[in-house]
Amino acid sequence: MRFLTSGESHGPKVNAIVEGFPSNLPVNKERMQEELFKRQGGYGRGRRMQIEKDTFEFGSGIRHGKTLGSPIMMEVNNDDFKHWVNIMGAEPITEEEEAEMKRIITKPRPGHADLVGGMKYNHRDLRNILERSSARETTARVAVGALCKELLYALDINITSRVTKIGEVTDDGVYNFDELSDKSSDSSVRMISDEATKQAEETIDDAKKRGDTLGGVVEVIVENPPVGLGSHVHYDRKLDAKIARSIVSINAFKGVEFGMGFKMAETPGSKVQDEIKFDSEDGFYRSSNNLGGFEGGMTTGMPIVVRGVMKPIPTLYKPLMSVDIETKEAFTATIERSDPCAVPAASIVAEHMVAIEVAEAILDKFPSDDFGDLKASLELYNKRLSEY
Ligand SMILES: Cc1cc2nc3c(=O)[nH]c(=O)nc-3n(C[C@H](O)[C@H](O)[C@H](O)COP(=O)(O)O)c2cc1C
Ligand SMILES: C=C(O[C@@H]1CC(C(=O)O)=C[C@@H](OP(=O)(O)O)[C@H]1O)C(=O)O
Repeated sequence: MRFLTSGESHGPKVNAIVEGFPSNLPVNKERMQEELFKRQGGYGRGRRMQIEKDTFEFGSGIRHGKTLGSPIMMEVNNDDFKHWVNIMGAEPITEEEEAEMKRIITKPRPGHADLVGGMKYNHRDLRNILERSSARETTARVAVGALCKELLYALDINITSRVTKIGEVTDDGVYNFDELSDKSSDSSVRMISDEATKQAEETIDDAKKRGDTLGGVVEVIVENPPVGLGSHVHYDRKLDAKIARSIVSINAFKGVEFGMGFKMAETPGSKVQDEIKFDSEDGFYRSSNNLGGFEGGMTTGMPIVVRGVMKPIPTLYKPLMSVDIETKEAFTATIERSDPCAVPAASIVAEHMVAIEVAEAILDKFPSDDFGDLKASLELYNKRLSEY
């Protein structure tokens, strides 16, 4: 399976095309749509999310609620485009018209792709970079992830996510899969503990008042993954490595950890490795899950537990210093309308990126033309493992 996305933030649409997805998988469009709505929510989002509806449509690859095996196209309209038709239209315009639009950006925003992208692609209007580097693109990724979640549901693999930190507020709520799933439609900060939720909302309000922004940590959990997804035999087949790349590919994500994560540095080996046990009913299992579900780049069958850290949103209403690319004079950076904190929304994106990686690993390992063949093959494989 592979996929591509396209679209500018204030252009007409964002799209995704997924290729290599099996035929005969029933897809629940309403359930997929809910995932896109969840990405729009979360405490700390700015005004743009009140403009967008993020309803998606299939353009190809689905017939009567089932996949055909052909490329699946999904598209979402940018409702904000109607306010940007002149600025973002596809028709050529004259230099005078361009100057009149006054939305040309020459003051790059620190922490964004603006300056380096403008230099690399030789644009003097940095909007030509900003539009594609915007996290609006994550709408299309969530559509792909929602499709992948349909495959995971059909194989009884569950995936969810939560926020564990916003600024200095940490959620110590204990991980419980059912509770997490219940909270997943929560429009607040997506933390478990009510006390932490309240504190996180206050800290976001406070940052907003100060014209500042906040980052945080998100956690994704996959329950019941098949044993042996990914492979130890080559660096680019290790599934933990692919998941790490996918998490860091999300706008503003700067680090990843699995299981006990960075605490492993200060913990002796005897308290890190998960001891191996055997039980005649469940077969082999681990007595703990400090390694977050991976050994040798392969799933152990324990839940996959992965966290990603998001930097604070780079556009500040009290902007930082920058340099105008035309005059070379120091100026405060351009302010584009912006979210003070997008960590809760980003946890949904992270969940969907992990869903994509896990689905892709399943499609790599088992026959993937027809969903029925895939399911039968997975059942046979699980039977073999139960006798190992
Ligand atoms: C869901 C989500 C929403 C975001 N919203 C904003 C925003 O409103 N303003 C902003 O400056 N950055 C926002 N970002 C982050 C920027 O897109 C990102 O920092 C920028 O493109 C530069 O990429 P980098 O931080 O990965 O280097 C958002 C990121 C995500 C995942
Ligand atoms: C549009 C989305 O997020 C946007 C991501 C974003 C950025 O710079 O990444 C900047 C903001 O864009 P705008 O200036 O149009 O409000 C966010 O709203 C979205 O998540 O769908």
